[in-house]
Amino acid sequence: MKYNLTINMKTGKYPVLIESGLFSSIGNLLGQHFPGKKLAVITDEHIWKTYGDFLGKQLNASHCQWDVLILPPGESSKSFDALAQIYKKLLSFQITRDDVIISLGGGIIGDVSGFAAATFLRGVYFVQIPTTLIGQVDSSIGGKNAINLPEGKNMVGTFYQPDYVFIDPDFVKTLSDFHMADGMAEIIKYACVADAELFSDLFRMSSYRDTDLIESIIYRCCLIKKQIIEQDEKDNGIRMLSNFGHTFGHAIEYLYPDGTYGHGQAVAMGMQIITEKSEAMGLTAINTSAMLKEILSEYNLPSALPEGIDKELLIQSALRDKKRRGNKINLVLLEKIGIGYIHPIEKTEIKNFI
Ligand SMILES: O=C(O)C(=O)C[C@@H](O)[C@H](O)[C@H](O)COP(=O)(O)O
Ligand SMILES: [Zn+2]
Repeated sequence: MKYNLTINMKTGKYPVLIESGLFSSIGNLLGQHFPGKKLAVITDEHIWKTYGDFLGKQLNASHCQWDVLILPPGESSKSFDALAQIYKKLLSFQITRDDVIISLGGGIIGDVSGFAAATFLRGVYFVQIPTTLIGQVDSSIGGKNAINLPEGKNMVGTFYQPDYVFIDPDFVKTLSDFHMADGMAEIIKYACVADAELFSDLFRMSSYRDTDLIESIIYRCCLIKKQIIEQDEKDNGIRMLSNFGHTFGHAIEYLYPDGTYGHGQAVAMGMQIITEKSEAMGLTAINTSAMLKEILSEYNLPSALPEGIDKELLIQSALRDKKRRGNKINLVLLEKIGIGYIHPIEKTEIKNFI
């Protein structure tokens, strides 16, 4: 199946192409869309090891000049150091505003490359080729980019929309179960806040390794995200819904920097703990947290906080959430499965939600 979407932002529009096998003609696609431009590819060591030779041939076929920067895998690449390496590479390759940065990788590579594309020369063309499920269903669309600070996740970034998003679901065939679950958490998130039917379908799905099925799920998530971000690019209203589970999720990731929990695993815990509390407070329909817990366990995702976690540190870290405004923090809660809403609280009340 082939799905085409157009994301219509106030600042311009861009296509999202979803098609199994798309990557096998990426050279032609890039050559067609960016004739004569320089292509600066940013990727990580794992991706390059698997796809480097193939991509090199494709880029040669694009008849564009190209170069590549290969970063280490993992969160350490969402840093000032990695950014400095990227700028250095872009300078040595003499990238101008007419040229293109291509992100080939998961959310981490997408985030740091997007930040570089937004800031180098105050903005160059940007293409996302997400290779992970989490990148394909969520982070490659919408223009959020970021690097981490020692004090917290995603603390510095911009909103900078890509010019193209090329999604090839075949990439996910080779993902480990851990990375598959990582992406499933964001799919469950979209189902929880916006699509009860998707939530039921996830229950019925027998294998998320079924390529046709995963393709249509990727499309459905991209469609939900399109509808959200077109109304609220800068995350001041409805877009906050796509941050369900992230207030505590980011905090958990921050407290376990060794990568014990991937982003999705941390978001899964974040969704569950906040829903249990909101249900107990009468802010969420009865039985919602049980349904959520069941689906998380179905996809091998954790739902309880890590044993022995320091709750005081967790709260401090959660208060750095970007949904905080002054002394208020906007929590994302579920009215019921399929309907999320924003619930502002005083920052002192956050302890009641863990
Ligand atoms: O695109 C969005 O909006 C999201 O919130 C998607 C999130 O799943 C994603 O993890 C995002 O990068 C988190 O953003 P942040 O604003 O909490 O840093
Ligand atoms: Zn996320």
